[in-house]
Amino acid sequence: MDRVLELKDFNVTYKNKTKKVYAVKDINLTINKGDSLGIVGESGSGKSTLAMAILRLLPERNTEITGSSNFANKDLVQASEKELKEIRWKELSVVFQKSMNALSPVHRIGEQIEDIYRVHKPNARKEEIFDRIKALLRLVNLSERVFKMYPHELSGGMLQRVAIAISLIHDPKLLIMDEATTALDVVTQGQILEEIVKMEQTLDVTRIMITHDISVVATTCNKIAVLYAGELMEVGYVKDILKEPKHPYTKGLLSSIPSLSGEKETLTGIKGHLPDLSQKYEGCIFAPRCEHAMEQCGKSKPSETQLTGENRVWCHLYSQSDRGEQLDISKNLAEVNR
Ligand SMILES: Nc1ncnc2c1ncn2[C@@H]1O[C@H](COP(=O)(O)OP(=O)(O)OP(=O)(O)O)[C@@H](O)[C@H]1O
Repeated sequence: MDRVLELKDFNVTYKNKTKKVYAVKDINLTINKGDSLGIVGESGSGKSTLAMAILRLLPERNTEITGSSNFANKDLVQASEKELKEIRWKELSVVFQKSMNALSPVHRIGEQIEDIYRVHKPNARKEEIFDRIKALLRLVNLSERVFKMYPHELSGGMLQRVAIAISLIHDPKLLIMDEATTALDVVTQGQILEEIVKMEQTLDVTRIMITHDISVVATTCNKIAVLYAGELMEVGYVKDILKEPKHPYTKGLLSSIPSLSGEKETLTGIKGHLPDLSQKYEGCIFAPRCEHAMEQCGKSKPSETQLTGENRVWCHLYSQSDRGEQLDISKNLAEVNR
């Protein structure tokens, strides 16, 4: 399987005057060609930090990134600014929630897209650029007329489509969407998501989708990574994890959203708050909020447990004790599935 991105022991720490914030910790994650990976977790769990750190868009002055992030035969953590410039847009591109605001209000949409095209292809002919832009606008379901329009003449949904079209201009290998459709109304969001999925079938794009909305992951992703307080809790196929989540945190997240089938059920949610990320913790980071926490959960970090296929979970309920004691896993599982 072709690996597009491989994160190894990836950590991101914010360093302020008075303290450090350990926002992303020990992430080991592989994204294969053609994957669409949804990264979910409650607010403050480190989703955007992870995306920004992969893209190396965090200010170096007050952030520290360790580990490696291999993309296109390069470790992005070590890459120079020049190397990063060559990769951004062309091989690795991003759409943020507010990407549409980056468009200049005084230039026509077409001129702006043309300028971005020329960053990597300075000698491109006018017709080549026009053909490319037309194809991209079609892809995100916008009329060619948009080419001649100014940003203020378009709705928010149309502008965000332009931002998505721009992100695809050089056929990137990897597209990161950070809450890219969150601010749009439900109908527009649904349309854009549908177009993205269709577009991926046409182009060879691998996608990371950062969202707090699990229904977006359910409809547009094949894999899911559940992040809590900067740490991975569970990773695997959407079809398995949404049907049968393993980690108590994933179960809690899923029970916080209404059922799509419309059946009545009590929304339980997860009691408590995210921990203070300026502290380091010995045990499982989720233990203080976990209904199933056992003695060792407060003492040691769970190591990765490989479940079926590519599904993995970080939870003592599924692992053997780090001290070598064999836990009675079947008892634990019966308890967590109760
Ligand atoms: N510049 C910064 N300095 C210090 N701490 C920061 C900084 N930016 C973010 N954080 C902290 O890092 C943690 C992760 O934040 P991040 O924005 O990545 O979470 P998120 O999951 O994307 O949240 P949301 O869904 O609300 O966007 C939070 O505890 C946040 O307070």
